Amino acid sequence: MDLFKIFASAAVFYFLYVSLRLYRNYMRAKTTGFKLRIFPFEIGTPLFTVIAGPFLSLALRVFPQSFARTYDLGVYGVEYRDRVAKRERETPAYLVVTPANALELFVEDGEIANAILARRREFEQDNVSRKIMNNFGDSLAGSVGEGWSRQRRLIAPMLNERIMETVWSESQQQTHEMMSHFTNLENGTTNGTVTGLRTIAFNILSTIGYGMPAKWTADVKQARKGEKMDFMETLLHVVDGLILLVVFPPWLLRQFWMPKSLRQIGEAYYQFYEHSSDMLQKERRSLRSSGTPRNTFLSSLASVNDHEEDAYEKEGRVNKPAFTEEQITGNLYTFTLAGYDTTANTMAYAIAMLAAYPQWQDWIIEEIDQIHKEVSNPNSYQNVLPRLERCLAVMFETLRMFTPVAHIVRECPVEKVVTSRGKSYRIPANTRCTLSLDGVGAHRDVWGDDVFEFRPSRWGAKATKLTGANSIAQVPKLEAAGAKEHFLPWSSGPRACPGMKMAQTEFLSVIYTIFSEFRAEPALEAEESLEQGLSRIAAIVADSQPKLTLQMNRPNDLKLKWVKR
Ligand code: HEM
Repeated sequence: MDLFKIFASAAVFYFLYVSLRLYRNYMRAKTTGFKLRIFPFEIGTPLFTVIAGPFLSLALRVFPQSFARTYDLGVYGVEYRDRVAKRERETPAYLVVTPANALELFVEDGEIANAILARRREFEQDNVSRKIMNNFGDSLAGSVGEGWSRQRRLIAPMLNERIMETVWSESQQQTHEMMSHFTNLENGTTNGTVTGLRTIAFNILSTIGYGMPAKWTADVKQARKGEKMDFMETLLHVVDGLILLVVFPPWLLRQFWMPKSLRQIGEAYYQFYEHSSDMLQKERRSLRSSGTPRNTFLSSLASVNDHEEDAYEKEGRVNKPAFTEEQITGNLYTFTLAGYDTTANTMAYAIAMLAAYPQWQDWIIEEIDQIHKEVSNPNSYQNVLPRLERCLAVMFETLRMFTPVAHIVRECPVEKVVTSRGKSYRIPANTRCTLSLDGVGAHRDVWGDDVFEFRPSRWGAKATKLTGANSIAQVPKLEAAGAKEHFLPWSSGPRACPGMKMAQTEFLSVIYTIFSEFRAEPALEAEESLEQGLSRIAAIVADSQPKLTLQMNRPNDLKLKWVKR
């Protein structure tokens, strides 16, 4: 048989194989009630993104629209591309039939997303996310089942009201240091605002997590470059190199012939273990001698006992420590991973949008000035934070438009039924459900015709109160009815983000501190008008892309002039 015949037979065989699988999956999907899309390749995988990603813009031009849209859907980061294209959201969800074993359900509808998120046991976190989160050991963010319930019960209280005063005051301190650096630069002009905010977010985690406060520096990475990596430096490298560490074994990354940046990540991986083990031993020694835990995440993890390990209690023995060393390391890592980019980028997007649309600076400055007039101690967490209603509305509007975690994935191993707008839908067994946290915030019928515009006042300011310890801040009243369930940047249900209040406190402290004294303006280029400068900033913000979280592609082009008010 010549080569051509071999190839032709292989192609026919493959075609038949794919057709049969598509047919079988189509039969599974056709009575579900969802809109269907058929696609001849498995989508949404890292492999698809790597192979199909570079041809995306070509595919969007040459393929028929519905095929091109499904292709687009399979390449990582579709949410933000959709937003830039201002595309209509599809309700409630659509099911993609491919030759793969699992069906792919893409949910952009709040009602279905909430229904899935509420049923944690039936829709568990997917395997890939678990692998990423458990890179350094079993952790809250990467566990499922009873293991998750136990970790959640013990860990969520560690991020409650007890730490908020420190988050508030440390964020204020860091912001003062950052602003004094910016305003000492020529004309108060800097392209380092995004990096500066990253330093703040990292340093807050350093204080709250490990009790290691650090001075603000223009670039958190530069400042920590020493001969030998310290703990926080290893942490920075492993958090930034997260995907590489999942794809390549760390021993490979640290080989001498690897590029320096990869070597550093590989090296940091091993040193992170050593440092975290050392720190834990120290913490345990200090706990034994003082008897009282410090107000840090590490100390809480090291000292917490599991009172439900009843065998210990009944036998009158000392309570069993709740976490193994591996679990403590795993949780220290995910605590930083989950709280760093998310909060830093939310602050960066908010400030960029305030600079691009200065009318919203006027709006929050009015609120801030009022607080300064009325509150006797304008630095007090207790007195100031609950009054920052407009500033919180800015945060919510930023999260609605620049949702850091664009989607999360849940697996449905056994057939389930969900409802939306009074209609039932069947989710077949073995379906991967991709819940677009970004998409639910972008429905015209919920948010109105200006859904793609930055308008913080849509969050009716009066209702924006933080309530109770770590409870979901009441979602501010919306002009559009029923919008509460269409705002899920922190997810919802039992697995909703336990760091939400910490992120809000940090964000509000930073914004309040900055705009109490300064305004942000575009640093104009030669012959550029103010209008052009404002549009340039808006364009820099629009040039964004989800990496692990949503990020600006050109953060250093965001040149701002900080002006004393
Ligand atoms: C604006 C900032 C933040 C956003 C938008 C955000 C968003 C999210 C989202 C979407 C999830 C996934 C929930 C799910 O799978 O259903 C999550 C989980 C988590 N977040 Fe956040 N987060 C933020 C800040 C923080 C902070 C500051 C911390 C703590 C330092 C934190 C700690 C966690 C943890 C530990 C989990 C895992 C919870 C679990 O699996 O039970 N987050 N976050």
